[in-house]
Amino acid sequence: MTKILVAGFKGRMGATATHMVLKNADFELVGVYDPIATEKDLAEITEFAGQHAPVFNQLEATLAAKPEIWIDFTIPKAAVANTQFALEHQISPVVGTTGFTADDIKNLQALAKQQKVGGLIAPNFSLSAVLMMQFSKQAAKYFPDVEIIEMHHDNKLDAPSGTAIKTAEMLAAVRGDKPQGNPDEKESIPGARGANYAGVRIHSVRLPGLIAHQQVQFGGIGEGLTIRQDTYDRESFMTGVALACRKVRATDQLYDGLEYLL
Ligand SMILES: NC(=O)C1=CN([C@@H]2O[C@H](COP(=O)(O)OP(=O)(O)OC[C@H]3O[C@@H](n4cnc5c(N)ncnc54)[C@H](O)[C@@H]3O)[C@@H](O)[C@H]2O)C=CC1
Ligand SMILES: O=C(O)C1=N[C@H](C(=O)O)C[C@H](O)C1
Repeated sequence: MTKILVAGFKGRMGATATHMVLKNADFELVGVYDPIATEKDLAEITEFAGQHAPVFNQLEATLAAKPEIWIDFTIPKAAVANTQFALEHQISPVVGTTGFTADDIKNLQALAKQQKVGGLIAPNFSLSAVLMMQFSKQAAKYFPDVEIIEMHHDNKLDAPSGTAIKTAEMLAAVRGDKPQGNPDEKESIPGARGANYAGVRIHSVRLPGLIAHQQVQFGGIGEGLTIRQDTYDRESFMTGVALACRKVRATDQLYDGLEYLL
């Protein structure tokens, strides 16, 4: 059985991941971690009644659980330090938290190599999102004029979303750094044209009722193409998280994207 600890278990994704680990017979939930936790045992929480696992609210204390895998769905500010901590202690990170910079990822990959520990940082664990990004990359060869509209629930901390940033990186690998729109355009209200990644505009919508959605909109002469992905339930991320937990121990590098393990 693979020994797993879930960091951020009091949050929306962390709680979903905790249920996922409990449901899979080849996984053992050895602990859960969240600085806001006041319980000692997971079973004290109504939605986990009857499911026993130690609860930690201090980072160092989690080592007592001896996890092999560190699932992280926390906050951008904490996830870099958590991932570093996991690697330093030979624990394989499976990280869904977004907000990592390219430098953060590069430094953590170097640490993973040095420690000979495999892991994964993925801004999106849903298969439809991975396909949406790959189809968009393909389309950018023929339609280099493109904008991204990402739409999320209004509790999200980071903008643009990790998925939108990764999509923009993948588009840039094909279309290069190319400005779009009228070279003389002026924003009457600052921000009207959205964020700018290598000339691709990214628009972030935050509304109650949404979970996670993204539209990649291409324009050509007299035609358009829209590639859209919708998340209706956070359960959709769990197939990818479980797959990563089963595969990362067999690697000795820290991958950046679920596609490397599919
Ligand atoms: N990769 C993917 O497929 C997905 C990634 N996400 C990302 O996952 C992250 C979490 O999202 P939600 O669950 O919606 O957020 P949330 O706000 O519901 O949960 C975050 C949890 O992290 C806890 N936390 C704060 N500091 C911590 C620390 N130092 N160590 C451990 N836990 C800590 C908070 O107390 C909270 O319970 C976000 O960055 C989000 O963008 C969300 C959905 C899918
Ligand atoms: O915060 C979320 O909810 C999500 N965050 C990830 C991101 O920033 O791309 C993945 C998904 O979009 C849900």
